[in-house]
Amino acid sequence: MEQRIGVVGSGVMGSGVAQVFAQGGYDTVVVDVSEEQMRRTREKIRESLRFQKMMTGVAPLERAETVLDRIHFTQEIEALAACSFVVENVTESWEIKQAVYEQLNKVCAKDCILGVNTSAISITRVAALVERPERVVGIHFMNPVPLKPMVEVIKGYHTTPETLHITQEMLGTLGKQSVVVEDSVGFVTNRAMMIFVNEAIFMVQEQVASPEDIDILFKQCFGHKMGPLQTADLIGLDTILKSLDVLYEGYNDSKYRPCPLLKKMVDAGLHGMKSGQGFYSYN
Ligand SMILES: NC(=O)c1ccc[n+]([C@@H]2O[C@H](COP(=O)([O-])OP(=O)(O)OC[C@H]3O[C@@H](n4cnc5c(N)ncnc54)[C@H](O)[C@@H]3O)[C@@H](O)[C@H]2O)c1
Repeated sequence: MEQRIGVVGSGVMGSGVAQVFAQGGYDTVVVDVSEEQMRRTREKIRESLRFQKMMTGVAPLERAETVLDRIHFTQEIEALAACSFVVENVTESWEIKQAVYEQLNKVCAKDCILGVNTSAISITRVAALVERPERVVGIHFMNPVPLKPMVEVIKGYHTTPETLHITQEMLGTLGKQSVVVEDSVGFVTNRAMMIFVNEAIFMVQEQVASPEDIDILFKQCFGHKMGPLQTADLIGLDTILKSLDVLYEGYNDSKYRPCPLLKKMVDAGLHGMKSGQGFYSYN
């Protein structure tokens, strides 16, 4: 397969996105501002491939080194010039995404599809930053990317049927199914999910129940694989807070106001699994 894929941002999501593209046989260019983060991502992908059989029951078709050899890590965004498809996974902040799309607009080929991986930010607003808004589409991968078969694809105001078609075909080659939804802050999944995660954090703050007890109730009563506080730690508490801010601003609705305990934990550097400490410890 000759198509070259770009992955911008190599944090929680970018590492999974790079892995599935490389496993899909694509030559993959990963761009991040942090050299240290890219080093961690390389190791994370190696670990993820090592545990794939245990997690899914299916062994990887190729050795980890073969998959990793398809991924080129760089801090130079110009390396995306030869890519036909780019998935952006940078921090959930309008200012950061805005600066990245201004660069992508200059660097990427005119027919390159730009996939926005965001928890809540409007795809239409992002698309307005580039000259070809019809080539911009929301690709809301689920976490952890290698294990989740479903992707929420978001149609921005300008997104054409052709862009949607190419995107869904591309996801299909990665073994992912997708559902297309209209552009609306938080889309379908996070518009609802962020509310129950935030409400669970309020319950911890009010000492209604411990994180363990809240999570076990969700798992045993509703059949959820993970409780809301485990989910918050997996996503990253900083990303939850930023997403709630985007929803709060987007709908001007107090039901999205972030819990003070969440703000305090983020200020204290407790960002969940990625920092080693959130509602649970990961040492
Ligand atoms: N964490 C989740 O479960 C989840 C799920 C779906 C979607 N998302 C969305 O995906 C995006 C990424 O989230 P994440 O959890 O991976 O965040 P993260 O904080 O783990 O990673 C963000 C990465 O972006 C990099 N970055 C920042 N500025 C950059 C720039 N200018 N150029 C290149 N790289 C830059 C950072 O160095 C970091 O490695 C966010 O928009 C988030 O809302 C997250």
